[in-house]
Amino acid sequence: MKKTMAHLHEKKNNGQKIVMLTCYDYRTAVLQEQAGVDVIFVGDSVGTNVLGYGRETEVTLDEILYHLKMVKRGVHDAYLLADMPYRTYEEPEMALMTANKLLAQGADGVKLEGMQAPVIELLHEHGIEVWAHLGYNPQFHENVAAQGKTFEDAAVLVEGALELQQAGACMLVLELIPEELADIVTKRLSIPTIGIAAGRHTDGQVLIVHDMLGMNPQKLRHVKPYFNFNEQALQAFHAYAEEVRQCQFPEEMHVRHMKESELRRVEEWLRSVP
Ligand SMILES: Nc1nc(=O)c2c([nH]1)NC[C@@H]1CN(c3ccc(C(=O)N[C@@H](CCC(=O)O)C(=O)O)cc3)CN21
Ligand SMILES: CC(C)C(=O)C(=O)O
Ligand SMILES: [Mg+2]
Repeated sequence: MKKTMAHLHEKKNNGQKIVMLTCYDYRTAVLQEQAGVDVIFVGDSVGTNVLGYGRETEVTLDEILYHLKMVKRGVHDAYLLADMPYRTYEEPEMALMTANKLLAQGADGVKLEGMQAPVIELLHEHGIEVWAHLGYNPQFHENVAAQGKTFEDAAVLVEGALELQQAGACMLVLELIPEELADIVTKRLSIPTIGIAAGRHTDGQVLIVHDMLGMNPQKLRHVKPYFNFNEQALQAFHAYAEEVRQCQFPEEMHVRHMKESELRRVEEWLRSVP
């Protein structure tokens, strides 16, 4: 059954955690769908994790649309969320164009960073499901510095979250804030919160798929590696290289043969080829 926004809100109200992961390609989407992930998310983190960029701000709308299209082919029941890239929602009308392009490629909702109440209002008026994102905002913050550590930071964040909910945001992602603050915001809001590096008490969790599979050599405090992809893949590449060089791959089981009679004809014919 398709996981709608109503379904995600129900989860908050029933105290059931919401499971979200980033996803940037078809095959990964198929597996996440099979595992019952609630929200499959094409984030602008595709830039640093797949495209080899230094920052999220380099990602274009065309790049998000390209990855969204491949992910969409693997998604059936999960809620499909897409990030609005840097500088694609600077004005409400511009944001509406961006959001409509993402929805046209199969997104169920769109996410944007920071205090963008007027943008959220306009998209909400057009019936678009808009996710807000507060705390550390990679599109606007140059350096990672945990947000919301002081009373002043915390008050700004709580008031901001309430304002974005009021503007019509249907979900809120909280990134890199103290657990206590994420707990307060989660209890204050009627919309569900999804945390990344925001502790245990948000209504759901999101991780970057590369991090949780062990594809990112960078060790981050909030990440639990559920798989050692890099270790396993490196071993496999080494084994393949060695076996090709030693003529141990391919083996008999990997090859196909010609019929003996056809081969004879080829050999016969070759004699007449200069
Ligand atoms: N691979 C990857 N993983 C992520 O979690 C992630 C991205 N990319 N790109 C977009 C944002 C940026 N995020 C980040 C980026 C850096 C830290 C980080 O440096 N954390 C420090 C602690 C910082 C602090 O508490 O002051 C760490 O040691 O883990 C955390 C989340 C989360 N998102
Ligand atoms: C960190 C998450 C929430 C994100 O915005 C992304 O992966 O792009
Ligand atoms: Mg993002």
